[in-house]
Amino acid sequence: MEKASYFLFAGIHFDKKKFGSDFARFQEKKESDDSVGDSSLFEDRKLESDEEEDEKKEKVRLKKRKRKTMRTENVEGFSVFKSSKSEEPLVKEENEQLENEVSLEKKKFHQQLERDNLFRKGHNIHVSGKNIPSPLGDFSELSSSYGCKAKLLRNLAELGFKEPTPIQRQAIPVLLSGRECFACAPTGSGKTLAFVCPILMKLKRASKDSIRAVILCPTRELATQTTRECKKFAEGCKFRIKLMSKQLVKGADLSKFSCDILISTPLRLKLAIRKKKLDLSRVEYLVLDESDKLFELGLLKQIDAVVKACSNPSIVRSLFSATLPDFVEELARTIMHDAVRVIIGRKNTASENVKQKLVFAGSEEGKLLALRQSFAESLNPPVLIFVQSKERAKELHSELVVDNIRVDVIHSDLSQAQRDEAVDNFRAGKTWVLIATDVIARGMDFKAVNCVINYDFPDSSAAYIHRIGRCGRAGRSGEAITLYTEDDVPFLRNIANGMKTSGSEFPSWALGLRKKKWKKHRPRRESISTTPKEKEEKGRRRRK
Ligand SMILES: Nc1ncnc2c1ncn2[C@@H]1O[C@H](COP(=O)(O)OP(=O)(O)OP(=O)(O)O)[C@@H](O)[C@H]1O
Repeated sequence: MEKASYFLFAGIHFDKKKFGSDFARFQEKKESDDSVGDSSLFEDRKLESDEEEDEKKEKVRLKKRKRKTMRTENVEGFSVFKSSKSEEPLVKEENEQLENEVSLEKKKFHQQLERDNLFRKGHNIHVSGKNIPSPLGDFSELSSSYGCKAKLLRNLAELGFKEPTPIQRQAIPVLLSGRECFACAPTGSGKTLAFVCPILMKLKRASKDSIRAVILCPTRELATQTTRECKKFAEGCKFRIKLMSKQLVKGADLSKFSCDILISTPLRLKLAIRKKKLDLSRVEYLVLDESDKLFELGLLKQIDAVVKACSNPSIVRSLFSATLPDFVEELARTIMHDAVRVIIGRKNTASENVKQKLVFAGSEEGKLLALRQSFAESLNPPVLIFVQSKERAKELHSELVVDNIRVDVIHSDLSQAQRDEAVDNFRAGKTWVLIATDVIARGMDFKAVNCVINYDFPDSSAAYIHRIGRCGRAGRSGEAITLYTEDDVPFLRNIANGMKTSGSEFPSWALGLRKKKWKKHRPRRESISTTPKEKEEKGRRRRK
């Protein structure tokens, strides 16, 4: 953790003298930030309203004092002739009127707070932070309260978005108010629109001056998907929305490159900054999608480079994910100012739309048998199967391809074009079963996936939540089956716990297992291949 925050601040030198006023402001923020994490919304609001109340009382006091002074000043020399009796009731009346106004305002404020809290409760929205904007009742408020262009609203309607999802209800007004935000909401609950919509609204119109917004995604597939979604939301608005592609990075000097929204993986963007002088100093919005993945050790240096390059002091940063571990929250607090925390439902739990099942398969042979049997009984495509490595993905693919199933495979050994083709075919329904490594476990939106099979047990509880979240999206229902062997038993407890909290039937005995710290669980497994030759070859290579 220490190390992580160090990375994110490396190279930043703060001239306290030069930026004295900013520094003072930051210190104030820091003090108030401390209260943010612990206090509930109610307490925060109460504090605010108390402060406001004090302020109002002070105003009344000042007015009274001013009036008194004025009276004494004016009266000099004349006071003896003036009747203080006629003045007093008038002043008293004025004071009472003023106090009434203040208490009415206070009452209205508290009523609005109560309404917001009730509304949030009804939508399972939990917030913390100061002065949090009211959640959206419906999309039309984007235009009545925030001046959203009719075209954007029409695009949402055309996409069939009738009502905002809970994360959209709260995160959109937070970002529209210029506040930084870290948000955790279940898989498939519309986080993409929650961060794209405020950007499109705040940027107002297309510009050719600079790069104005950056969205970082952990994989190429997700970056491509997000670019496509952004373009759909912005249809007809002339915004220049670009994906940082390989060709772009290979190109010449990028110092003059500009667009309204740039979507990229961290590595590509870091290369573009370092080698091609891409200028991010005027970026106004930075989104870290799947933020917990981006903050993993392998990507942290790249994220650090991007965060540093986005040096605009008024930048608004936001973090989104379906899983938000404590270390990411801590890290977020060190880089964000006055951020609002938005959690939908319970943090780090799987989508309630997915019916989860755990199946003991005994051995690797048992797994293949169970899979074949279930496909023979009923195959309800599209089905996604996750395995733990690209080798195992290839092995399982060569087993199923002979079973007369329309099956394809995606892993990091394939070229980008092959990977894109695999995703497109699966989306188009040409492929019924897609075997995958975790390369598409996060963020990918395959709308109609009915079933996710964890052929190999996931390597962490976050991986489990994201994998099974490829089904049960946008309110649809889905099913997730996780096969396990003896090797996986020590890790069952976490999953059973998750099943319990998200309302699925779970093996209660698994809750009694000893707590096990879940570091990347990728046991060495027997080969999937049933072809003796391949199996032997594999065994020989392993022994070497
Ligand atoms: N307000 C809405 N009404 C109906 N459908 C919506 C709405 N918002 C988003 N969707 C749809 O819901 C699906 C899931 O959205 P999205 O991919 O943004 O989810 P997500 O929360 O980012 O999921 P993940 O955590 O897996 O990345 C998409 O198909 C999207 O088009």
